[in-house]
Amino acid sequence: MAKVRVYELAKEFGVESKVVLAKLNEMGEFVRSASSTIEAPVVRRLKEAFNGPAEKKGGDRRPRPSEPRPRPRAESQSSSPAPSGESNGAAPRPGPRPGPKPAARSGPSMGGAPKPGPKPGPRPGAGAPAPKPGPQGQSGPKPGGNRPERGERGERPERAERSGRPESGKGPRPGPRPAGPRPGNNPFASTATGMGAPKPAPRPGPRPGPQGGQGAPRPGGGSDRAPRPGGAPGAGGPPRPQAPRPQAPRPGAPGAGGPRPSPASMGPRPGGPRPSPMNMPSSRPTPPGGAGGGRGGAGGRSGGRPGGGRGGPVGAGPRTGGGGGGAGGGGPRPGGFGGRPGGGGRGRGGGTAGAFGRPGGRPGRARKSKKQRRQEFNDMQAPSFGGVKIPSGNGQTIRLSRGASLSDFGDKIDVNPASLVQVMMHLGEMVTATQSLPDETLQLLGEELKYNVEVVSPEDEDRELLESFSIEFGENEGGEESLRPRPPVVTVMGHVDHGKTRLLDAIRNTNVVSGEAGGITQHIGAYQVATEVDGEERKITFIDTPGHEAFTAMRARGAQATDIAVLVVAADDGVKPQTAEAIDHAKAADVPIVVAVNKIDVEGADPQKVRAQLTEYGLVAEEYGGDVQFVDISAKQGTNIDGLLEAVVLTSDAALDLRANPYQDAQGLAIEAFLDRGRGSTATVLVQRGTLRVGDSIVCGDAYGRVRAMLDENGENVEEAEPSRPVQVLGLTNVPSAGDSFLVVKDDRVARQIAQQREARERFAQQARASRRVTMQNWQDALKEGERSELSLLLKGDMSGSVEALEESLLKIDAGGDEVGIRIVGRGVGAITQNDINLAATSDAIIIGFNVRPEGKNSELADRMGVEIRYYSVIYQAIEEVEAAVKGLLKPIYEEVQLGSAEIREVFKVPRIGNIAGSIVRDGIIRRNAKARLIRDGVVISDNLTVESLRRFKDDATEVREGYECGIGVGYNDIRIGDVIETFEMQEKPRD
Ligand SMILES: Nc1nc2c(ncn2[C@@H]2O[C@H](COP(=O)(O)OP(=O)(O)OP(=O)(O)O)[C@@H](O)[C@H]2O)c(=O)[nH]1
Repeated sequence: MAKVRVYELAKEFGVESKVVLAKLNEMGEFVRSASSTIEAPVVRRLKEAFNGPAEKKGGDRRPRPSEPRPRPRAESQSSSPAPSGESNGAAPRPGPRPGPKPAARSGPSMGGAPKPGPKPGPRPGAGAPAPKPGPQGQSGPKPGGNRPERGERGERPERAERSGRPESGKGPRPGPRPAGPRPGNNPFASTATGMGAPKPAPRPGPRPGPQGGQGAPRPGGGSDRAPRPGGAPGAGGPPRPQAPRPQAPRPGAPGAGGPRPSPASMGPRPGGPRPSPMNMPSSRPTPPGGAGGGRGGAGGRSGGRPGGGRGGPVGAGPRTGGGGGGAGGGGPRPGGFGGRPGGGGRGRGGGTAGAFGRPGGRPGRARKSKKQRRQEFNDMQAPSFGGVKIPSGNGQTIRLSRGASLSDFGDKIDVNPASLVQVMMHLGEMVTATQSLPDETLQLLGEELKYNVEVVSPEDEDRELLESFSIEFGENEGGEESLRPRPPVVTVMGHVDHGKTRLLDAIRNTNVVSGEAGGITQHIGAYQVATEVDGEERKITFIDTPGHEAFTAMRARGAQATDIAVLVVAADDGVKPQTAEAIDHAKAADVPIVVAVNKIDVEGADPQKVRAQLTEYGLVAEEYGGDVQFVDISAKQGTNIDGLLEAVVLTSDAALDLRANPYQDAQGLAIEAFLDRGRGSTATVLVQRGTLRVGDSIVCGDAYGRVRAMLDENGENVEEAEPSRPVQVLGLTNVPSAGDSFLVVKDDRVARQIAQQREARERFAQQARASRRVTMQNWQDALKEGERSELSLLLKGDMSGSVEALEESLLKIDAGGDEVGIRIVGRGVGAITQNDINLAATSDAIIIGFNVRPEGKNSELADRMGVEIRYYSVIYQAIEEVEAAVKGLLKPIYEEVQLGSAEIREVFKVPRIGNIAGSIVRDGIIRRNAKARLIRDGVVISDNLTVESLRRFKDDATEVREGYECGIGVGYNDIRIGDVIETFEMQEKPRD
C-alpha cells in the first residue's frame, strides 16, 4: 500500500484527523500533522487499531444510549455497549457510532446484545459474524447475529436523528469513508446470513436487538434503528466505501436493496441473499439482514440507507420472522445495504448488487470515483500467485541490496511480505519474510511479479553513497599529465613452510639502499624497501601478511591491493596444493607472478624440477621461453634476495603501468588495524592515489577522523605518504577492518556522515545475516523448512585427545535413524581462528569450542558472519546439547486435520480466473491456502486442491466461519451447485 495521509485515513475511519493523530501517538508513531504521510505498515496497524477495537468491543461499544454522538466516529469506538438495540446497528466499522439512542434498547431483543455475542466485532477478517446487517435478519436468527457493533458504527448520528430514532444511532456509520476498513467478513456477513436465511427460519425474534426487535442487533436488522448511514453493518455490511449513505430513505427504494442486479441470482433462494460471487464486486448477494428488515415494517425501511438497501431485501425477504426483523430490517441504515428507504421492506432495492456485490443504494450515490473504479479494476486484474493477489509490476526496476529479504522486497512494491511468502511457496521455495535471500531468488520473484530486480552489491552501494557526496573513489583525478610512477605492491604467497615468512624477514633486512640491516623494528602490516636496478633506486612495497588468505579476503571485499605476487616454492619440496591455489588466486586477480625458488641451500634441492612442475600451471620460466621470472634464493641465508627484488621491478616494468596521481586527496585501503591502549585506533593504510597528510579528514570504512599522526614501518613519524606508501595512521574514531577503503574528504562533517551511513548499512546487513544464522535453537525450524537435514559442526579443542573424544561421542548420537545426521566439517586444536569461522560460515556449521576461545576479534567476526560458537568445558554437556538439538531435528510427522467444509450454492464464472464457488460454510472454517478436496454426492471428485482465493463480498478473507457465505476459488473449474468443498491442513504430530 502506498503512503497515505492522516486526513485521508481519518476520512476513511470516519473520525477527525486529531483522533487519528492521537491514536498514532498512542501507538508510538509520532506524526506531525493531518497532512503527514504514514507508511504502509503503520497504516495497517492503525486500521487494525480502529477496526479491531470495534470488533472486540463490539458489544460494548455500542453506542451508549445517551451519548449524543459528538463525533460520530470517534465515539463509536468509545462508546459503551449500547443497549442492545444499538448493537444492531452497529456497524462493524470503526466508524463512530452515534450514540445509541435509548430507544435502541427497545429492541433488546434483538439483542444484539443477547448474543453472546460478544464478538460483535466487526472485524473484518474475522469473519465475524457480526454486523452484518443483513444477517441480522438471518443472523438474527442465528446466533451469530449479534454483533452489535456493526450497527453502531454504521450509523451516523445525523441519520439517526433523522430517523428519529435514537437508537439507530447506534450505528455510527463506520464510515463514510469508502475505504473504510473492511469489515472483513462481517459486514456482509450478514449477508451471509442472508444465505443462511433461507435456511431455517432464523430465529426470529430472539435477538435482543435493541431495535426493535430485530432480533438481532445487527445493524442491518435493527429495525428501529435509525437508518444507519451507510455504515450499517448490517446490511450492507460494513460500510463500504461506496455505500451510499443513507440519506433519507427513498421511497421507492425497496428497502432491501432493491433489485439487485447481482448476478447472484441466488435469487431463487428464499430469503437468501444472493451470494454474489465473492469476487465480483458487483454481485453481492443481498444481505440477509435486509430481508429481515423487509419484513419488519419499520425496519424495512430503515433501509433507508442508501447504500444499504440491499441487504434488506434479501434477507429480509425470507426471513421474516427472523428478522424480526422487522426491526430493522434494515432499517434505516444509510449506508449499508440496508434497505434503501423506500425499499425497506422489500427487498430489493435499487439496483443493488447482491450480497457480494456493492451495496445497494442508488446507483448514483454508490457511484465510485474514477480512482476507486480504477483501483477496483486493477485489483481484479491483479494476477493471482498461489492464491494471493498481488499487483504485478510493469517491468519497473527495483533495487535491492544483496541479501535482501521478502520484507525488503515488499516495502519496495508496497506489498505485504506475508503475501510474498505465499508467492514463494507457490514457486516452490519456503522462505520466511525476514530471511536474507540469494540474488537468484530475488530475481526469480521479480520475474514472477514482473519487476526487474537489480541486486546492488555492497561496493556499488558504497559507490553510490560516495557519489551522493560528489566523491569518486578508485580513479585517478585529472589526465595523463597528473600521473606519476609508483612502486609495485607485492604479496608473498606459497605452500605452508616453504619459507614465506622467512623471505619477508630477509627482504626487510636487505634494504639495499639504506644498507641498514634489522632496522625495521615494527610490524605494521606492510613495509617498503628500496633496491637499485640499473643504477636507479626503486622502491617496492611488501604486504607483510604472507599467504593467499589475506589476499583473497581483501579481494572478496572488492579491494585489490596487490600488483605482483611472489610465489615461494621450496626447491626441496616442489609444487604443493597451496602452491597451486596461490597460482589460481593470482591468475584470477590478473596479477603477474614472480617465482622465488627457495631453500636452494638445502641438500637435495632441485630448482629445475620446480620450473618444470610449474610449466604445468602455465608458469614458464624465461630461460625456457616463457615470460615468468624464476629466481633461486635462500631466505634463510639471504641468498639472492636482491635478485628477487630486481625481478619484481623488471616484471612490474614489463607487465604493468603503475602510475597514480599524487596531487589529489589520498585514497587507498586499510591493510590492518587494531586498538592500541595508549594511542587508540591504529590503522595501517596503503595509499593508492593522492598524498595523505597529517591533518587530513579521512573516512575509512565506518571509522573517521582527522589524521593525528602517521608512522612508518620503522616507527618514525611521517608527514605525508605518497602512492604505494603504507603508513600507520592515528586519529580514527574506531577500528576499521582490513580491506576497508579510506579516502580524504573535505572536512570532518562529511567524513562523519559517510562513516555513519556505512555503519548503518553494515548494521542492517548484519541483522540480515544474523537472521539466517544457524544455531542450535533454530535447527528444528531449518529442518522443518527442508533447508537442511544434518547438523554440521566444527570442533575446536585445547587438546587433540579431547577433540577426538568429542567427535567420537558426537558421531555416536542416535539422531533417529537416517533422517538426520551429524557432520563434522572440521576439527582442530587451538584457538578459534578466522579460517575456522570462514569454514563454518560457508558450511552452515556451528563451532563447538571445547576449552578454547576465539583469538583476537574473531568473536566479533563470528557475529558478523552469522556463525554460532558454543563453548563447553565439560564434554558431556556438549554431547547433551548437541543430542537435544539433533533430536529436535527429527523430521516432523504430519497428519491431516479437518478444517471445515462449505456447500457450493452458486458457481460464478470469472474471466481469467475460472469458476468461483459461491458457497456457505457448513461447518468449521474455510481458510485461504488450506488444502481442499471437492466432493460430489459423497465421492471425492478432486483431491489435492488448494483454497487459492477466498472472499467475502469483494474483500479477500483469510478465513470464513460456519454459517457465512463466501466465494471460494480452488483452481478447479468443474464445480457444481451442491458440491462440497472440504478443507484440511497437515499438522505436525508430536513424536512419541
Ligand atoms: N634451509 C632453509 N630453511 C628455510 C629457508 N626458508 C625458510 N626456511 C625454514 O622453513 C621453515 C618454514 O619457514 P617459514 O618462513 O615459517 O615458512 P612459511 O611459508 O612462512 O610457513 P607458514 O607460515 O606456516 O605458511 C622455517 O623453519 C624456516 O627456517 C631456506 O631458504 N633455507
